Order: sequence, then C-alpha cells, then structure tokens
Amino acid sequence: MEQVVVIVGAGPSGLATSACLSVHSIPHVILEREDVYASLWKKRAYNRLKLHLAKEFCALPFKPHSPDSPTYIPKGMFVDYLDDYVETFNIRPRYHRSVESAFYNEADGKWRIEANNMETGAVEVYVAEFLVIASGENSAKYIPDLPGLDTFKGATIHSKEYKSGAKYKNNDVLVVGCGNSGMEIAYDLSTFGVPTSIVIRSPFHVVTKEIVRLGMVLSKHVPVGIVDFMVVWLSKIVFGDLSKYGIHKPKQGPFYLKATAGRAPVIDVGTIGKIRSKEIKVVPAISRIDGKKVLFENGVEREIDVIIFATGYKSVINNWLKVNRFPNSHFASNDYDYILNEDGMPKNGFPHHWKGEKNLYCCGLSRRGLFGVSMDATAIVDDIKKVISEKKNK
Ligand SMILES: Cc1cc2nc3c(=O)[nH]c(=O)nc-3n(C[C@H](O)[C@H](O)[C@H](O)COP(=O)(O)OP(=O)(O)OC[C@H]3O[C@@H](n4cnc5c(N)ncnc54)[C@H](O)[C@@H]3O)c2cc1C
Ligand SMILES: NC(=O)C1=CN([C@@H]2O[C@H](COP(=O)(O)OP(=O)(O)OC[C@H]3O[C@@H](n4cnc5c(N)ncnc54)[C@H](OP(=O)(O)O)[C@@H]3O)[C@@H](O)[C@H]2O)C=CC1
Ligand SMILES: O=C(O)C(=O)Cc1c[nH]c2ccccc12
Repeated sequence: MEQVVVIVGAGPSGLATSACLSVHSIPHVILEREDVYASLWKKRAYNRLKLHLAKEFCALPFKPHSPDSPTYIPKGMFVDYLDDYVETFNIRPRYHRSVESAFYNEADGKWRIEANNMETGAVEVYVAEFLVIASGENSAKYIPDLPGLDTFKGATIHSKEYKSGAKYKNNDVLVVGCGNSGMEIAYDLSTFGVPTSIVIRSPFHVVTKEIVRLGMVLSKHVPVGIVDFMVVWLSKIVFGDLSKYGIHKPKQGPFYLKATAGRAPVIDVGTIGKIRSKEIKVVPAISRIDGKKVLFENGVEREIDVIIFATGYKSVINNWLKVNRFPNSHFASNDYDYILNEDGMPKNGFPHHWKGEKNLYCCGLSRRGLFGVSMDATAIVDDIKKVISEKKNK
C-alpha cells in the first residue's frame, strides 16, 4: 500500500501529527496495534489520574482546552478532549495493526513498513515517503530482575496494569519505584486502607503542581538555574526537610534534570502527608526475595502479598525499526543511526531530537509530556511540508 506518510501509534503524538498533516492536506495513515486511539489514556492509566501539568501545557496543536475545564484536567475529561480532537480532524487510525518492521529501501528511496494485522493474521506491507515514530515513551514496561523474584509467592503487577486500591484490601502491598506513578499508586492504595510500603532508593525532588506551573511559566523568561532556585526554595517552604523519611534531594535542580535527563520531579498528590503520618512506610532498596519474604538493604525482612512495580518503561522501538545496509538482500541490521541510539531514544538532544535521516521523524520522545508532543508534531509537519514543496519545485 503506497502512502505519503505512515505514522506508527495513535496516542496523542500520532493524533497531533495527523491533525497537522490534515491541515496541510498531506495524505497519511496511522497504524495502531490496539483497538482504540490514546490507549494509554483509555486503557492503561489508573482511575484517580489527573494531568500534572496545567491545561495550557497539555493541549495538542490547533485546539486549546476549553476555558470552562479545570486547570488540572482529570483523565476522563482529557479523554473527552481527545475524542473531540479526533472528530474535529476526522482522524481514522487503522487498528489492530502492530508494526513489526520498518526499514529504508535504498533501491526506491522509500520506507517499507510491515504491520501484523492482528484480526486477520496477515502481514500488511506499507510503502511510504515519510515515516513518523509515534509509539510512545511508555509503551513497554520495565521490571528489574531482582534476586529471587522468580521465587515470589505473591502477585506482581506493573503500574500500567494498576487501576485502583479497592482490589488490594487486606493485602500487604509493596510499591517498588518512587516516580510519579509509584508515589501516586502508594497514595491511592493507602486511601483504601491497604497496608502500603514504598521502596525509595535514589534522591528526587518533591514539588506541588502549582510550583511546577510557576516553574513552567518562569522557564519561558529566565534561565533554568534561576527557575530551579525558586522551585527548590518554594518546595522547601511547603515540604520542609524530608530526609528523616528517606527522601533526599538530588544535587541538580528539578527543571534541569527534566530537561537534561527527562527525570520528572515527584508532584505530590498527598503521599508525603501519608508518609509523615506513617500510613505509608518507606523502605530502602530490595536485596533479595524468597517466597513471600522480601529482604531490604537495611536488613529488615517483611512478608508481602503483592508487589507493584512502578519502575518505569523502556523503549522497544529498535525491535522494529531497522536499518537495511544491504537493500538487495533480506538481511537488515540494527545500527540505530537514523534517529535513535541503542536504547531506542533520540540520539540528538532537545531541540534537535525529532528529525532523523531519510525522512524519518519521531514525535513524543523528548520526555517533555504533552507539551513536547505538541512541539514535535508541529515541527515535523512543517519539515515534511518543506521537503514536499522542495521536491515539487525541482
Ligand atoms: C501514568 C501516566 C501519566 C501521565 N501523565 C502526563 C501528564 O499529566 N502530562 C503530560 O504531559 N504527560 C503525561 N504522561 C506522559 C505521556 O506519555 C504523554 O502525555 C502521552 O501519552 C504521550 O503520547 P504518545 O502518543 O507519544 O504515546 P502513547 O500515549 O504511549 O501512545 C503510543 C501509541 O502507540 C501504540 N504503539 C506502540 N507500539 C506500536 C507498534 N509497534 N505498532 C503499532 N502501534 C504501536 C500504542 O499502542 C499507543 O496507543 C503520562 C504518562 C503516564 C504513563
Ligand atoms: N499524573 C501524572 O501526570 C503522572 C505522570 N507520570 C509520568 O509518566 C512517566 C513515567 O513515570 P513512572 O511510571 O513513575 O516511571 P519513572 O521512570 O519516572 O520512575 C521509575 C521509578 O522506579 C525506580 N526504580 C527502577 N528500578 C528500580 C529498582 N530495581 N528498585 C527500586 N526502584 C527502582 C526508579 O528509581 P531510580 O531513580 O532509583 O532508578 C524511579 O523512582 C514520567 O514522566 C512521569 O512523570 C506518571 C504518573 C502520573
Ligand atoms: O509528567 C511528566 O513526566 C511530564 O513529562 C510532564 C512535564 C513536562 N515538563 C515538566 C517539568 C516538571 C515536571 C513535569 C513536567
């Protein structure tokens, strides 16, 4: 099937890219492995989730949030916004299409994309001039290989499967990971009266969503060092010194870490209060698991019924994005050099991350949330438009 642009993934990145292409009347197709668009928001996010960033930083191109919607939009309302977006731009992804391979064919100068049609079992081949990777930073779960995990007698889940604490009443639950998912899940469990512990092993910043909003506004006008000084100072006034609870601040500031390493500060939803009141217990790193017993690095041993891994995500894009060094043979090797590094993340730093070689682009891989998605989609489509018009004028 010959296409101008193929987009892999119908999350906010795929939808935003599609809307921008439609505005410029550039034909395209979106391939999505699930049976819905925005599968993260519709299927994989827990019930209590609200956007952490104020609505002005969470809009997709051409559609600001309604003045009537709350500043911090709940999950359901964000899904309504996306439904409206899809209708406005008449976006019709092809569902149940899991992209298993894509490579640039030097022979005809086009991308060759193979998708498994999960309904029919057939492999569909798409040929495209432009390829946009929009498969998300959070598509594959990362679970650490802890010593003895295979002997664990309780249940384990990843944060992407978690919905609410209602299911875990009367269980001793251990949350591993203290990013935003882990901290928010621990809070949710605790509101259902579930005995909850959380593993905290590295330093992180704790902020409020209002402080982050102020930081985002300041970032437009002043250098990151000054933003971080303000943010850390305000957070200290709100939270005080948390080191007696095992929470230590990194040396570098929160906005600097977000910009350089993609590490988001923890935006507190009430977890800190519950840690202070000991409703949520903080434990150090796990050294070993044996049956139902979990041994921690401070020598303490606990019986645990359920482990929730809120240990983040890994990129699996290099499993399907291939570089074909030998176009006339079927041999394709991963050299990662068109756009991504060997970890499957952009090889170029922000703001040069979204454009690769051979008309290859990535949207939503800058670790800047929906704000980054919107920036990428706009830049990518401007570039595609430019390449098309340069070709026409040749
Ligand atoms: C719990 C949680 C809360 C978050 N909250 C916020 C927030 O408040 N504000 C914010 O700005 N950001 C937030 N984020 C970041 C979030 O990742 C982005 O907001 C947004 O969802 C990214 O959109 P995306 O389209 O790039 O990726 P995704 O939403 O992950 O969409 C990618 C799509 O690609 C599909 N796909 C993947 N691989 C393939 C393949 N091989 N073939 C076909 N289809 C494929 C997937 O099924 C999925 O539908 C949150 C993330 C998580 C996990
Ligand atoms: N409401 C919202 O807007 C929300 C937004 N998000 C966003 O989604 C993205 C993903 O967040 P999240 O799912 O929290 O993932 P993150 O990658 O941010 O966090 C993973 C956590 O797991 C820890 N970890 C990893 N391996 C181990 C291990 N072996 N033992 C103990 N701890 C371990 C990490 O700690 P270490 O540093 O020590 O490796 C880190 O604290 C982020 O950008 C986040 O901000 C998430 C939830 C809610
Ligand atoms: O929730 C996330 O991970 C995000 O990426 C949102 C986000 C973008 N820029 C930020 C700066 C500080 C805190 C959160 C974010």
